[in-house]
Amino acid sequence: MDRRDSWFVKSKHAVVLDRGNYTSCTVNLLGATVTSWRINDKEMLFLSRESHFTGLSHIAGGIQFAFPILGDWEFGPKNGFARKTLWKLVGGPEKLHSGDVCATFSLMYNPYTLSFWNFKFELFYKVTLYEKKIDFQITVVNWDTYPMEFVIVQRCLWRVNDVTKCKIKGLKNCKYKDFLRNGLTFQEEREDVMVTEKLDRVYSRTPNKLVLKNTVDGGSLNLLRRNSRDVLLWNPWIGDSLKGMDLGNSCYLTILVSR
Ligand SMILES: O=P(O)(O)OC[C@H]1O[C@H](O)[C@H](O)[C@@H](O)[C@@H]1O
Repeated sequence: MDRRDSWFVKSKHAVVLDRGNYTSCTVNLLGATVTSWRINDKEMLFLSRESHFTGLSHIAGGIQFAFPILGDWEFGPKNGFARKTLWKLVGGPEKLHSGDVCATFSLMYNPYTLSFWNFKFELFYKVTLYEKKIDFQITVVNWDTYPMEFVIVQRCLWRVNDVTKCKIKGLKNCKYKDFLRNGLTFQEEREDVMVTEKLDRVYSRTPNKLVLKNTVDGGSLNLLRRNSRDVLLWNPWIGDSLKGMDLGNSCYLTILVSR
């Protein structure tokens, strides 16, 4: 465990799900950000060295939410307020008979969120840690009597050794909106999508299973989704990442759960 990780684990807002055998997951109440997921002591997530828990900004890296908006927002913070707000632990961490561990977090509307977005919402986030997998269940409740329009994105910043060796399988023939090309729509022709430049695009109607090859230990990650068809693929690339996210060699694969 390096210095950064231990700092996040010690934070008074950190909730640790420990499955034993050096398999654990740490969720920081700031944004319910998953700052670490370790399988047999191997870290799977990318966390920026620039990331400090000051309570003033979001945690850069890990698994975080963009809610109720993705990207720039004229009424509030970029990518929304959910990652900048303290969530509550409402269940667990609890060890199940199987040895797996789960915990549930929630974020309810409050004066801060209402100052940007006039909706009475509640988010529930159940995290279950298994021996070699992690499961996330996201529920959005609308306590208002009128419809609520929002986007919720679970942004998963995976740690990889060399992003140029990563391959993402499962996107062939999917249409994507490319934010770096005036938001125009294109069709993916490749069997394996590689990350060789700055990327910021949303693929739509993707299959329920994608495979990310060549992650941190050279292995693969199966990314399985339910009720979510869109995927954001984002990588700031070397120039920009040095400014903010400190590493070019990271892959940012984000799951967009659309309303
Ligand atoms: O650096 P952040 O505030 O985390 O935002 C990083 C990125 O978030 C999303 O993925 C957007 O699609 C990008 O346009 C944006 O650059």
